[in-house]
Amino acid sequence: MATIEISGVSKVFKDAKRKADVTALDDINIKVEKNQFLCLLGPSGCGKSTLLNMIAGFEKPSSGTVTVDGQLITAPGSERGVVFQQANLMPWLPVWENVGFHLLLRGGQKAVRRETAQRYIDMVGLTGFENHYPSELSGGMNQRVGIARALLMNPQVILMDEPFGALDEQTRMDMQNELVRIWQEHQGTIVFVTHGIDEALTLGTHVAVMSARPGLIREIIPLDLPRPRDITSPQFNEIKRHVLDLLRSERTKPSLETLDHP
Ligand SMILES: Nc1ncnc2c1ncn2[C@@H]1O[C@H](COP(=O)(O)OP(=O)(O)OP(=O)(O)O)[C@@H](O)[C@H]1O
Repeated sequence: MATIEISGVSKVFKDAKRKADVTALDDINIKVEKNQFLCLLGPSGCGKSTLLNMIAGFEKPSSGTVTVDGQLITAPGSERGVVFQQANLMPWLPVWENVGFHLLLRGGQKAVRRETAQRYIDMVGLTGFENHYPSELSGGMNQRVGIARALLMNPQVILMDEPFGALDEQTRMDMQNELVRIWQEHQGTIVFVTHGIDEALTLGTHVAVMSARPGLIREIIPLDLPRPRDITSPQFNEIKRHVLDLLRSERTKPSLETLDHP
């Protein structure tokens, strides 16, 4: 059974102010198997976040279904960890309390929370920063805290919405390597939203290339490239060219507005 199964999912937002409906996603079908790393790649507004939010249970499909391990998703759940572009940390709590926050919500004792949090702090390479506060860390370090917090729940699925989008190029590359290392060591199923082609091809076992208005899956490409990925290799560039072609043909497609009003 696929870990995540998205079947015939469409999403229409009612825009009451403009008295118009926005079809954000149209008939999306994706199966993500256990331990796969799927990148959702597409231009701004193609519905990547909407799709991720439906797997997370923050949004409901207008039609179709999303299941995780056969269970219909209707609400958020602890078996799905979510990492956003901003780490959304609690500034008044030190790193270890932020990482172990879910344990606090469950009534976990301080010593247990501290010890468990430390394991995940070490895992994301923040050993020594346990007692720092978010304002004392860089953006990349805060993002590591967010990742550690999501991993601590030991979720079956990790959902990441442009988690490295706000980082500088060098930090982003470091974080990509770190994420691949954690995923390789600990396994797990990841769905990762990005609009960076290199990022998608560096990270994923698969990339789903999306198009906009309405959001469709153009193609799901398996990435059979050795790791660590070499972004200058001929194989990498061959796939990149294909992805660019898919995205370009989307851009040059005449829009409905153009057809209606030549
Ligand atoms: N709550 C909402 N109400 C109305 N329209 C919405 C809502 N959320 C998203 N949309 C619309 O749905 C479409 C898809 O949005 P979404 O944020 O999923 O795209 P995206 O691919 O993640 O974009 P980006 O890369 O810019 O974050 C857009 O046209 C957006 O305006």
